[in-house]
Amino acid sequence: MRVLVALGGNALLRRGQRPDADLQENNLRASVTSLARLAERHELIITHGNGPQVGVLALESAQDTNLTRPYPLDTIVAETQGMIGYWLLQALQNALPGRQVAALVTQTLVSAVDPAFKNPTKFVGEIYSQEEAEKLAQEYGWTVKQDGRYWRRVVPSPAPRRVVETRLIGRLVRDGVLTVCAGGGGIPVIRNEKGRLQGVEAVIDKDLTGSVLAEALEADVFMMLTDVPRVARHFGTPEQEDITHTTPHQLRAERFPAGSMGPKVEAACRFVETTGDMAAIGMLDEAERILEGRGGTIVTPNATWPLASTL
Ligand SMILES: Nc1ncnc2c1ncn2[C@@H]1O[C@H](COP(=O)(O)OP(=O)(O)O)[C@@H](O)[C@H]1O
Ligand SMILES: NC(=O)OP(=O)(O)O
Repeated sequence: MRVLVALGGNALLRRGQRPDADLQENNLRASVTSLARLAERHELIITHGNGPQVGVLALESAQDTNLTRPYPLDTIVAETQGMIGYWLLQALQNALPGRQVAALVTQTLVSAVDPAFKNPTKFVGEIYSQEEAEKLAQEYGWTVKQDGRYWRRVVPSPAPRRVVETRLIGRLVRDGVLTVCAGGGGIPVIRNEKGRLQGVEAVIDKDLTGSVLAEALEADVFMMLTDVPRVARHFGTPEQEDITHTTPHQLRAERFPAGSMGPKVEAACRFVETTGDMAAIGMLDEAERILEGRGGTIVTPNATWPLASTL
């Protein structure tokens, strides 16, 4: 089977951890164990988040007095693809000796007139108190918003249309290369009036890009791995109820928070609605169980749809 996995931020940084390189590398080493087992039996494409890391590097650049102006966000997304791609590459190569692994820097096309450019919603970087966040916003021209109990920087997050390097990725996958790509949703680019690719300041949602890429690569399964075992109804309340198997129709009748489970549910629904194949959301270390339909929240076109593992 061909499986596209979108790796959640928790694989790199647990909540509250400082974004030190050695800590993230250690976390990843543990996280790739389950991915390596999947890669032994399936064609695997891996994408990953970059929200915390993109914010850290953007702040670093904003504070660099040698620069005339801070690095733009598209360049910083590229930096995170290199950094996280390198960590994943090495961890996967060590877990799968002899296997060809590639980590690609890739771009994702968005619309230059996407309304998201006027309404930043994507949380990046570290968490702050309201006072700290407002001070930083004034100093660096950021937009900041409340994220639960804390405050964070927000940046525009336009909808992904296509991963520019889709054909190349497909070729690598067909050649048996375990491919890491579209990290952080991909480097956001538009086609300008001359038809040329040009970077834009944004951070794309990695789950939405994962869905677009999984469809384009004709993946059998699109799996989003995070730090909760299942999507839940009435999340965080005494009435919380895990969803094991559902359909886009049922999911679209519920509401999920914009900054976290909302984009995952939307990405799952789009993939299933467009392809008629299976999407899933669940825990990183349960990847194999999820693929067998024994873990996570499985999303299929209807309730009696055969699970991917039985196809
Ligand atoms: N209805 C829900 N069911 C499960 N988790 C939810 C729900 N609503 C919000 N969440 C939160 O979504 C988080 C996963 O989203 P996010 O932090 O964006 O994931 P990642 O960074 O791993 O991609 C979970 O840790 C959980 O706290
Ligand atoms: N780009 C992106 O969606 O990153 P996170 O998943 O880390 O927020």
